[in-house]
Amino acid sequence: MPTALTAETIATAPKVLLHDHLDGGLRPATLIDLAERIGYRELPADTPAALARWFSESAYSGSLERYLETFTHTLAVMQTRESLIRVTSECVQDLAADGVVYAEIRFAPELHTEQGLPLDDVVRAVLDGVAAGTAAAQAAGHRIRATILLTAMRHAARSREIAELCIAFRDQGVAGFDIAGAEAGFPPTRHLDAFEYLRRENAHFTIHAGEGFGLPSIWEALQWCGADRLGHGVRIVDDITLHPGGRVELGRLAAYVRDKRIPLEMAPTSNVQTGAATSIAEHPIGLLASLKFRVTVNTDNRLMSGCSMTSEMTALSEAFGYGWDDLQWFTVNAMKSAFLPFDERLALINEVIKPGYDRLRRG
Ligand SMILES: O=c1[nH]cnc2c1ncn2[C@@H]1O[C@H](CO)[C@@H](O)[C@H]1O
Ligand SMILES: [Zn+2]
Repeated sequence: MPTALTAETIATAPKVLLHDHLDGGLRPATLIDLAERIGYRELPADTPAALARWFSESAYSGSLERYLETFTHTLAVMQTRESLIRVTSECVQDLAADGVVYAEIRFAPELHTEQGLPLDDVVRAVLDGVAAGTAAAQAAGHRIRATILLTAMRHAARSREIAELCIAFRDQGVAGFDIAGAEAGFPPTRHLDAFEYLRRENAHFTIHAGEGFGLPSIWEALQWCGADRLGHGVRIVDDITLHPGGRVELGRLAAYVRDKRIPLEMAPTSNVQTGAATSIAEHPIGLLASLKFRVTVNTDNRLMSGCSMTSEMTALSEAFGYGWDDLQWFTVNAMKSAFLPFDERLALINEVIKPGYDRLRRG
């Protein structure tokens, strides 16, 4: 008999996380501790439980812009080398304890320079935090591989500089590039120079698109900028027509996304909070998975969404009746889409992911 799917058993399944923001995943207790140390007095609550509640309630805003306002508090305490190392190390340990075997953790270096830390020192601190967290996880009996993605903010004008930082650190654990922030009014083509540079350097990048804005943003990200993956991409459903009688018709962009196996980094709870989806049960992930788009499951911001990979997968299995085969499919989709060399992806699929789900299917 296969093992029953519960939050406890899903926690033991190997999981892959491609889209997790470092400044969206702090432990509430760490946020309080770091704020006390630096004398930051603006935190909206002073106990970990109350603070966790404040974040998930405030992030439940129906608007990406308001959702993003909550990051002021986490960024305030992430301005020194020590705090960046601690937050990153705890992030890696928390993911490992949740059964994540491979993670790409993203952050925007330009948001961590308020106290004069140079951009490359920000990156070095986070890489040191990854190493410390991986070692601590290993000591606790969890094997995890983690890389980082550097994000440029789409309203700002530092994307070329951040892209160059990616290339400078590409052999030290930086796997790729991303742009994030408010989407409406800030099309990805504003950063074309950065994307063209990365393409010439044979580098990988993903673009937040189709979350706070619709199809034009997805189209630009793919056809002008050449994104390898889409952050969320939820609004691709606007290009899919469901006809009475069950026939499904893909528009040209949706067909392109499916035919080219463009990975969609979806984060169900975050998408509901920002209004990109109406509920988990009605989340486009159900339709897109049934149509065999290259869908992946992600956390986006564990603090703001009060979630983990386990809770997201548990919610999806409850909403859509997913079993181990489906959770393995999401996980293999993510591993295939990782910005990691092909041989390493294959090894994780064959040596870690498939045996893990086989064990759960056998019971
Ligand atoms: O879902 C999202 N959509 C767009 N931008 C985001 C999302 N989550 C976080 N950030 C933005 O990315 C920055 C670097 O991590 C965060 O500070 C936040 O402004
Ligand atoms: Zn995101």
